[in-house]
Amino acid sequence: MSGLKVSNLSYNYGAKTALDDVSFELETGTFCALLGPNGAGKSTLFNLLTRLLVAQQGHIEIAGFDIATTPRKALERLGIVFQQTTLDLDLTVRQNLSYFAALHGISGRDARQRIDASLDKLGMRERADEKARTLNGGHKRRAEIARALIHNPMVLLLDEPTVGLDAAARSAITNHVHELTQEGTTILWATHLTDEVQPDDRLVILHQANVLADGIAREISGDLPLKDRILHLTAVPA
Ligand SMILES: Nc1ncnc2c1ncn2[C@@H]1O[C@H](COP(=O)(O)OP(=O)(O)OP(=O)(O)O)[C@@H](O)[C@H]1O
Repeated sequence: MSGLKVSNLSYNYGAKTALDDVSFELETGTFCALLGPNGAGKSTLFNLLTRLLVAQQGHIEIAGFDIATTPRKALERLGIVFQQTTLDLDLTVRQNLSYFAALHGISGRDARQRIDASLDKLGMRERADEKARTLNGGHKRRAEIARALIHNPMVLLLDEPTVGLDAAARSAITNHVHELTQEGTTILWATHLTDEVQPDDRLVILHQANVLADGIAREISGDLPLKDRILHLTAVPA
Protein backbone atom coordinates (compact mmCIF):
# COMPACT_ATOMS: atom_id res chain seq x y z
CA MET A 1 0.00 0.00 0.00
CA SER A 2 1.15 3.51 -0.77
CA GLY A 3 1.93 5.78 2.19
CA LEU A 4 2.82 8.87 0.21
CA LYS A 5 2.55 9.43 -3.51
CA VAL A 6 3.73 12.55 -5.33
CA SER A 7 2.95 12.63 -9.04
CA ASN A 8 4.24 15.14 -11.59
CA LEU A 9 4.30 17.95 -9.03
CA SER A 10 5.37 21.38 -10.25
CA TYR A 11 5.42 24.73 -8.49
CA ASN A 12 6.58 28.15 -9.67
CA TYR A 13 7.04 31.39 -7.77
CA GLY A 14 6.43 33.74 -10.69
CA ALA A 15 9.23 33.03 -13.16
CA LYS A 16 11.17 30.94 -10.60
CA THR A 17 10.58 27.18 -10.85
CA ALA A 18 10.86 25.61 -7.37
CA LEU A 19 9.64 22.12 -8.34
CA ASP A 20 9.59 20.73 -11.86
CA ASP A 21 7.59 17.56 -12.52
CA VAL A 22 8.59 15.84 -9.27
CA SER A 23 7.36 12.27 -8.71
CA PHE A 24 8.10 9.61 -6.09
CA GLU A 25 6.11 7.05 -4.15
CA LEU A 26 6.75 5.62 -0.67
CA GLU A 27 5.29 2.30 0.40
CA THR A 28 3.71 2.21 3.87
CA GLY A 29 6.38 1.91 6.57
CA THR A 30 9.20 3.40 4.48
CA PHE A 31 11.81 5.73 5.97
CA CYS A 32 12.77 8.14 3.20
CA ALA A 33 15.44 10.80 3.47
CA LEU A 34 14.83 13.82 1.27
CA LEU A 35 18.23 15.29 0.66
CA GLY A 36 19.00 18.48 -1.15
CA PRO A 37 21.22 21.52 -0.98
CA ASN A 38 19.73 24.89 -0.03
CA GLY A 39 17.25 26.06 -2.64
CA ALA A 40 16.62 22.56 -4.02
CA GLY A 41 12.89 22.83 -3.37
CA LYS A 42 12.49 20.89 -0.09
CA SER A 43 10.52 23.61 1.71
CA THR A 44 8.25 24.12 -1.27
CA LEU A 45 7.55 20.37 -1.37
CA PHE A 46 6.76 20.33 2.37
CA ASN A 47 4.48 23.33 2.01
CA LEU A 48 2.60 21.53 -0.76
CA LEU A 49 2.39 18.31 1.29
CA THR A 50 0.88 20.24 4.23
CA ARG A 51 -1.33 22.32 1.93
CA LEU A 52 0.21 25.63 2.96
CA LEU A 53 0.68 25.95 -0.79
CA VAL A 54 -1.60 24.49 -3.46
CA ALA A 55 0.01 22.64 -6.35
CA GLN A 56 -0.20 24.34 -9.74
CA GLN A 57 0.33 20.99 -11.41
CA GLY A 58 0.41 17.38 -10.27
CA HIS A 59 -1.09 15.32 -7.44
CA ILE A 60 -0.32 14.35 -3.84
CA GLU A 61 -1.85 11.32 -2.10
CA ILE A 62 -1.44 10.74 1.63
CA ALA A 63 -2.35 7.19 2.66
CA GLY A 64 -4.36 6.92 -0.54
CA PHE A 65 -6.26 10.22 -0.13
CA ASP A 66 -5.78 12.96 -2.70
CA ILE A 67 -4.90 16.20 -0.91
CA ALA A 68 -6.76 18.33 -3.47
CA THR A 69 -10.04 16.40 -3.62
CA THR A 70 -10.15 14.91 -0.09
CA PRO A 71 -8.02 17.36 1.94
CA ARG A 72 -9.52 16.62 5.35
CA LYS A 73 -9.02 12.85 5.08
CA ALA A 74 -5.51 13.35 3.70
CA LEU A 75 -4.41 15.87 6.35
CA GLU A 76 -5.90 13.82 9.22
CA ARG A 77 -3.40 11.13 8.31
CA LEU A 78 -0.44 13.48 8.30
CA GLY A 79 1.88 14.46 11.15
CA ILE A 80 4.46 17.22 10.81
CA VAL A 81 7.49 18.42 12.71
CA PHE A 82 8.56 21.87 11.59
CA GLN A 83 12.12 23.12 11.52
CA GLN A 84 11.46 25.81 14.13
CA THR A 85 10.39 24.67 17.58
CA THR A 86 6.70 25.27 18.28
CA LEU A 87 6.51 24.06 21.88
CA ASP A 88 5.04 26.40 24.49
CA LEU A 89 8.08 26.72 26.72
CA ASP A 90 6.04 27.66 29.82
CA LEU A 91 4.03 24.43 29.69
CA THR A 92 5.18 20.97 30.69
CA VAL A 93 5.77 18.36 28.02
CA ARG A 94 2.47 16.67 28.94
CA GLN A 95 0.58 19.97 28.79
CA ASN A 96 2.01 20.70 25.34
CA LEU A 97 0.85 17.29 24.13
CA SER A 98 -2.56 17.61 25.84
CA TYR A 99 -3.18 20.90 24.10
CA PHE A 100 -2.37 19.34 20.73
CA ALA A 101 -4.60 16.33 21.52
CA ALA A 102 -7.47 18.70 22.34
CA LEU A 103 -7.00 20.43 18.98
CA HIS A 104 -7.59 17.02 17.40
CA GLY A 105 -10.71 16.44 19.53
CA ILE A 106 -8.93 13.87 21.71
CA SER A 107 -9.49 14.20 25.48
CA GLY A 108 -9.80 12.34 28.79
CA ARG A 109 -8.42 8.86 29.19
CA ASP A 110 -7.92 8.42 25.45
CA ALA A 111 -5.68 11.50 25.39
CA ARG A 112 -3.69 10.34 28.43
CA GLN A 113 -3.11 6.92 26.89
CA ARG A 114 -2.06 8.36 23.55
CA ILE A 115 0.26 10.89 25.19
CA ASP A 116 1.96 8.18 27.25
CA ALA A 117 2.29 5.93 24.20
CA SER A 118 3.74 8.75 22.08
CA LEU A 119 6.21 9.77 24.78
CA ASP A 120 7.28 6.12 25.18
CA LYS A 121 8.05 5.90 21.46
CA LEU A 122 10.52 8.76 21.81
CA GLY A 123 11.91 7.68 25.22
CA MET A 124 10.43 10.82 26.80
CA ARG A 125 7.89 9.52 29.36
CA GLU A 126 10.09 10.39 32.34
CA ARG A 127 10.27 14.01 31.12
CA ALA A 128 6.48 14.39 30.89
CA ASP A 129 6.14 16.73 33.86
CA GLU A 130 9.14 18.92 33.11
CA LYS A 131 8.63 22.40 31.68
CA ALA A 132 9.59 22.49 28.00
CA ARG A 133 11.91 25.41 28.77
CA THR A 134 14.13 23.19 30.95
CA LEU A 135 14.70 20.53 28.27
CA ASN A 136 17.85 20.42 26.18
CA GLY A 137 17.55 20.82 22.40
CA GLY A 138 17.41 17.10 21.67
CA HIS A 139 14.68 16.46 24.24
CA LYS A 140 12.66 19.41 22.95
CA ARG A 141 12.75 17.88 19.47
CA ARG A 142 11.77 14.47 20.83
CA ALA A 143 8.81 16.06 22.64
CA GLU A 144 7.72 17.70 19.37
CA ILE A 145 7.98 14.42 17.47
CA ALA A 146 5.94 12.68 20.21
CA ARG A 147 3.35 15.45 19.88
CA ALA A 148 3.14 14.90 16.12
CA LEU A 149 2.24 11.23 16.74
CA ILE A 150 -0.74 11.73 19.06
CA HIS A 151 -3.37 11.46 16.34
CA ASN A 152 -1.67 8.31 14.97
CA PRO A 153 -0.67 9.75 11.59
CA MET A 154 0.13 7.27 8.84
CA VAL A 155 2.66 9.67 7.33
CA LEU A 156 5.13 11.79 9.32
CA LEU A 157 7.00 14.71 7.73
CA LEU A 158 10.06 16.11 9.46
CA ASP A 159 11.71 19.25 8.12
CA GLU A 160 15.40 19.23 9.08
CA PRO A 161 14.48 18.10 12.60
CA THR A 162 18.03 17.91 13.95
CA VAL A 163 19.32 21.36 12.99
CA GLY A 164 21.56 22.74 15.72
CA LEU A 165 21.79 19.50 17.73
CA ASP A 166 24.96 17.66 18.69
CA ALA A 167 25.88 14.28 17.20
CA ALA A 168 24.55 12.21 20.13
CA ALA A 169 21.17 13.96 20.13
CA ARG A 170 20.93 13.66 16.33
CA SER A 171 21.66 9.98 16.42
CA ALA A 172 19.11 9.34 19.22
CA ILE A 173 16.42 11.11 17.22
CA THR A 174 17.18 9.39 13.91
CA ASN A 175 17.11 6.01 15.69
CA HIS A 176 13.77 6.70 17.39
CA VAL A 177 12.22 7.88 14.13
CA HIS A 178 13.49 4.83 12.22
CA GLU A 179 11.75 2.64 14.84
CA LEU A 180 8.41 4.26 13.99
CA THR A 181 8.45 2.55 10.59
CA GLN A 182 8.11 -0.83 12.34
CA GLU A 183 4.50 0.11 13.16
CA GLY A 184 3.86 1.09 9.56
CA THR A 185 4.41 4.84 9.80
CA THR A 186 5.75 6.31 6.55
CA ILE A 187 8.48 8.88 7.20
CA LEU A 188 9.73 11.69 4.98
CA TRP A 189 12.81 13.25 6.61
CA ALA A 190 14.20 16.37 4.94
CA THR A 191 17.87 17.01 5.59
CA HIS A 192 21.01 18.36 4.02
CA LEU A 193 23.21 16.12 6.22
CA THR A 194 24.34 12.91 4.55
CA ASP A 195 25.38 11.32 7.85
CA GLU A 196 21.69 11.12 8.84
CA VAL A 197 21.01 8.76 5.95
CA GLN A 198 21.40 5.05 6.73
CA PRO A 199 22.51 2.66 3.96
CA ASP A 200 19.15 0.86 3.79
CA ASP A 201 17.07 4.05 3.76
CA ARG A 202 15.14 5.11 0.74
CA LEU A 203 16.74 8.30 -0.55
CA VAL A 204 15.30 10.97 -2.80
CA ILE A 205 17.78 13.63 -3.86
CA LEU A 206 16.27 16.93 -4.93
CA HIS A 207 18.39 19.37 -6.87
CA GLN A 208 17.38 22.53 -8.70
CA ALA A 209 13.68 21.62 -8.61
CA ASN A 210 14.20 18.08 -9.98
CA VAL A 211 14.55 14.56 -8.56
CA LEU A 212 18.17 13.82 -9.29
CA ALA A 213 18.21 10.33 -7.78
CA ASP A 214 15.65 8.03 -6.14
CA GLY A 215 16.52 4.64 -4.67
CA ILE A 216 18.15 2.84 -1.77
CA ALA A 217 20.93 4.98 -0.29
CA ARG A 218 23.61 2.28 -0.55
CA GLU A 219 22.82 1.76 -4.23
CA ILE A 220 22.92 5.48 -4.97
CA SER A 221 26.24 5.78 -3.11
CA GLY A 222 27.80 2.89 -5.03
CA ASP A 223 31.53 2.82 -4.46
CA LEU A 224 31.68 6.38 -3.06
CA PRO A 225 30.74 7.73 0.37
CA LEU A 226 27.28 9.28 0.02
CA LYS A 227 28.63 12.78 0.58
CA ASP A 228 31.06 12.39 -2.31
CA ARG A 229 28.40 10.81 -4.54
CA ILE A 230 26.13 13.80 -3.97
CA LEU A 231 28.97 16.19 -4.63
CA HIS A 232 29.58 14.33 -7.84
CA LEU A 233 25.90 14.41 -8.83
CA THR A 234 25.22 18.03 -7.94
CA ALA A 235 28.63 19.68 -7.95
CA VAL A 236 27.35 21.40 -4.76
CA PRO A 237 28.62 20.37 -1.29
CA ALA A 238 25.83 18.54 0.58
N1 LIG B 1 8.43 33.11 -2.09
C1 LIG B 1 9.34 32.88 -3.04
N2 LIG B 1 9.48 33.70 -4.09
C2 LIG B 1 10.38 33.45 -5.07
N3 LIG B 1 11.24 32.40 -5.08
C3 LIG B 1 11.15 31.56 -4.04
C4 LIG B 1 10.21 31.75 -2.96
N4 LIG B 1 10.38 30.74 -2.07
C5 LIG B 1 11.37 29.97 -2.56
N5 LIG B 1 11.83 30.45 -3.73
C6 LIG B 1 12.87 29.87 -4.59
O1 LIG B 1 12.45 28.57 -4.96
C7 LIG B 1 13.55 27.66 -4.92
C8 LIG B 1 13.25 26.51 -3.97
O2 LIG B 1 13.14 27.04 -2.65
P1 LIG B 1 12.87 26.13 -1.36
O3 LIG B 1 12.78 27.07 -0.20
O4 LIG B 1 11.73 25.24 -1.63
O5 LIG B 1 14.21 25.28 -1.29
P2 LIG B 1 14.81 24.45 -0.07
O6 LIG B 1 15.39 23.23 -0.67
O7 LIG B 1 13.79 24.29 0.98
O8 LIG B 1 15.95 25.38 0.44
P3 LIG B 1 16.30 25.74 1.94
O9 LIG B 1 16.89 24.50 2.53
O10 LIG B 1 17.27 26.87 1.78
O11 LIG B 1 15.01 26.19 2.60
C9 LIG B 1 14.76 28.48 -4.49
O12 LIG B 1 15.47 28.84 -5.65
C10 LIG B 1 14.17 29.70 -3.83
O13 LIG B 1 15.01 30.81 -3.99
